Amino acid sequence: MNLHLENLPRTISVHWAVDNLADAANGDAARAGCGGVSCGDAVVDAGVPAVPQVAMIDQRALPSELVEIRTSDWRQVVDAVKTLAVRGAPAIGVAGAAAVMLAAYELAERGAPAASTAAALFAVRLREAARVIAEARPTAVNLSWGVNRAIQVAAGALKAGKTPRQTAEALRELTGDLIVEDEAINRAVGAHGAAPLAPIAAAKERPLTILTHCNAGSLATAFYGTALGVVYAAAEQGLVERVYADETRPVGQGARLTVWELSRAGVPATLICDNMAASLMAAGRIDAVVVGADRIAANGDAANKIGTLGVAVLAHHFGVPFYVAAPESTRDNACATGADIPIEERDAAEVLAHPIEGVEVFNPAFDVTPAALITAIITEKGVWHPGS
Ligand SMILES: CSC[C@H]1O[C@H](OP(=O)(O)O)[C@H](O)[C@@H]1O
Repeated sequence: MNLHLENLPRTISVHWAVDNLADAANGDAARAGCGGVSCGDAVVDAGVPAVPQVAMIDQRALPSELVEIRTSDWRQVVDAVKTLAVRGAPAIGVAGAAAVMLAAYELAERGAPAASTAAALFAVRLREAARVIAEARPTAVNLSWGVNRAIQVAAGALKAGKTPRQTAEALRELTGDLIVEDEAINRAVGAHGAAPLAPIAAAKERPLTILTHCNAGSLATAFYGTALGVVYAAAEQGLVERVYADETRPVGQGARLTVWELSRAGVPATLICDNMAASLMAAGRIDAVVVGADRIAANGDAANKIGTLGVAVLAHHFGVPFYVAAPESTRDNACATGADIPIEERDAAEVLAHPIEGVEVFNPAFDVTPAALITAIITEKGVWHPGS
């Protein structure tokens, strides 16, 4: 199978606004931004410091339109996370750090009444913004992880005597590093995840059919993906025949994002309704399930998109191996078990576009799969068997 991962867009990147101004001036608007490389300290014109822009694929427009949101306003990044313009645990982790970066640039320009208190006031205001950013979505621990990474870098910079502007620069460097780091982690997750699939394919003497739920692909991360990262790594080893993608109601990440991503990557995909997985497994047409995760408790219980628990129960019943693929940053040992994981409830309109008088809607965005139903959890460090 020839993969074409070059056809997949970068989910999130950082650009200098000056690029756009300069490029617009000379007509070279196509120049790439700083997706992970230091851009130095750019200045738009006489003494006016540039501020970076965060570019995010607007996943609400997919699959019909591939469009970006570009902003220097951290509040717009928070809104993009809340509205699922950018979504997926690792992707919102990077977005969280990027939002703190933009807040730092804004606060650095705001200054303070007295130079002596500037750094202290900057630090207080930055923590206030960071709290708002971290509260954008409650379940994926990666969001607070990304925000905390940024706050730690900011605290270190200020403690070293850096100015607010220099601290903002350090956060831009961090954001670019997190983008590069996330892709490397995902490729390691993919490599570790392909390993347990190889003996299954050998025993069947053919490549495998893999069921996925939601989208834990490149679009859910900075690039490459976690569950689909396992698919891509396995496909490059000739271990994948086809991916069956659950449409994943109510938001349709499978129908809108996963099959779009797989088609661009060159992986054969079949879209199914969520209620079709059981009959496919009963017919022996699913060889393995691979899903992502938003938060993994200390005992291995894993929170993921609503519906994942049902797929895990079916897989257990039909003897289909069930794998969770996620970066180590998704593990939260502060949650002893899945019962401790906060589950986001989203707007009723995602389920019922036109309200019906007297009818209530329950719309939890995630559920928790107990470790006992998980064959193995795959991270960049290797394969973990929590239920055994
Ligand atoms: C590798 S992404 C992990 C996880 O995030 C998705 O949720 P959402 O689309 O609401 O951000 C989904 O649960 C993925 O499996």
